[in-house]
Amino acid sequence: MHYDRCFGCGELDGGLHMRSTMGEHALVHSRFTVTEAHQGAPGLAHGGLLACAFDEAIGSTVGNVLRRPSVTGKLETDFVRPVPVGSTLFITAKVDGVAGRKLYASAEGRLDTEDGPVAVRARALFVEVALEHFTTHGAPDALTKLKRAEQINP
Ligand SMILES: CCCCCCCCCCCCCCCC(=O)SCCNC(=O)CCNC(=O)[C@H](O)C(C)(C)COP(=O)(O)OP(=O)(O)OC[C@H]1O[C@@H](n2cnc3c(N)ncnc32)[C@H](O)[C@@H]1OP(=O)(O)O
Repeated sequence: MHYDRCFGCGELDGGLHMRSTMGEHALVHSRFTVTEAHQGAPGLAHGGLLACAFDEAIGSTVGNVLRRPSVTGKLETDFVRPVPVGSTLFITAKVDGVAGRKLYASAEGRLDTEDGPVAVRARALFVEVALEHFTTHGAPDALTKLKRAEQINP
């Protein structure tokens, strides 16, 4: 968790409640369980929330592997299979490359097991920013709040 009020990884009702763990070869593994709060069509996950799950999973990968503060500049998703309510996406993400401030990463999500069928793929460009990005454009005490989350979940 990088912030307890983050829609992706925080504790908010209806949020995605995602957690990420570092695996071998700098792969980062995340899970997203689809609940009734995440529906688009009846019984099926909303594509925008799936994109959010990948933003979180890839952002966590870029942040934890590279340890450089960054924000999503571009996120592209391929929705390959429907994702039903009650299913869990097993997401594996990796950093693909770095070009100056541009940080490239990608992920794929498999249905219900680590070797299940691929349901969603995503690629993203994160752009490295100064820490002032968060205090200037967001909350003045943003860094304190982010640091608090790091202490809960070092
Ligand atoms: C520290 C330790 C961490 C510890 C561990 C923490 C874990 C932490 C987990 C976080 C997990 C959260 C996951 C959710 C993350 C969000 O949701 S972030 C929120 C959504 N994103 C935003 O709000 C970003 C809004 N956009 C902006 O602020 C600005 O447009 C940006 C992205 C900072 C870029 O602006 P800028 O700084 O003026 O830079 P700029 O010169 O425009 O662009 C730099 C380069 O990127 C390229 N670029 C920028 N945007 C694009 C684009 N859309 N397409 C293509 N190229 C682009 C430019 O062309 C340029 O390329 P070069 O000319 O250098 O070749």
